[in-house]
Amino acid sequence: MTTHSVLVLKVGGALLQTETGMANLMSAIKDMTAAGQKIVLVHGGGCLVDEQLTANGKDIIKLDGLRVTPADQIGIVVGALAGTSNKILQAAAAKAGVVSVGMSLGDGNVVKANIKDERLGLVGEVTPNDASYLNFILQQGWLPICSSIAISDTGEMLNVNADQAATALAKLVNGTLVLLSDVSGVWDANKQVIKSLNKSQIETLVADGVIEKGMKVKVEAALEVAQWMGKPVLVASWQETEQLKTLAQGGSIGTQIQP
Ligand SMILES: Nc1ncnc2c1ncn2[C@@H]1O[C@H](COP(=O)(O)OP(=O)(O)O)[C@@H](O)[C@H]1O
Ligand SMILES: CC(=O)N[C@@H](CCC(=O)OP(=O)(O)O)C(=O)O
Repeated sequence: MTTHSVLVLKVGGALLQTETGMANLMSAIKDMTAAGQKIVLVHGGGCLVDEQLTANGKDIIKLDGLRVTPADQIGIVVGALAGTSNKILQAAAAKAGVVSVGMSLGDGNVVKANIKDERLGLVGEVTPNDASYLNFILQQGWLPICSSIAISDTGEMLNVNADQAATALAKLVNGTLVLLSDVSGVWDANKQVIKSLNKSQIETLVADGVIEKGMKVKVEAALEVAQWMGKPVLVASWQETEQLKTLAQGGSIGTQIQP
């Protein structure tokens, strides 16, 4: 039995460095799909980008959890995300017997993309646009695997934070968003997972520096979708894939970000 129309799962880059993690995730996806659950997989790959930038002698600069992406880095970023990361996941899907379509935010007009902030260089912010392409893939029973590379109307390739990419796609298909990271949820100051968080609690934890860096971006993306949809968004771990099936049946895992 499934209770969510479309599940939008976002996985962080650390997953791509564990064969077992990917195999478990794809096996869970296969079972959920067989039970009628439609799934959109959105991925990051920040660690692969770091590796490629370093190998090419480039600096790694982040501002508030977002990568500053100058023109001389965008080619490397696109290669690592829309290329290597996307194909690593498609390979894991194939191995598990899941038919996938590798895509990016630049495909089928799914989103509108613009430069987010001049200080960040070629970093995009995206808004949902046209669901036809995604819906077509889902209707075939295929798994869309989407990287966070977008293309602007003026033809620039843009690097989008993958949590924000997942946010736009979740809004687009009116889906249930789950942000899967390498931690089992949002921690308090003692590194204990917090079961539920609302806007004012998040603001306090961010102000106190308890939620920072990539988790700050993630929690803020989750809150935006929770408020937009009027329902909670989950931040959980891909290391506990068994729990994913609980989720498809309406259960809760990790931290619930409340609208
Ligand atoms: N309060 C917090 N709770 C959990 N993780 C946190 C917190 N504050 C910062 N982090 C860091 O955020 C990381 C998750 O964000 P990020 O690395 O961007 O994940 P991903 O690559 O999976 O999107 C954790 O591994 C942790 O180091
Ligand atoms: C603008 C920006 O920060 N883009 C991210 C995109 C990848 C990402 O978000 O990867 P994770 O989910 O693995 O962190 C980056 O370049 O690292």
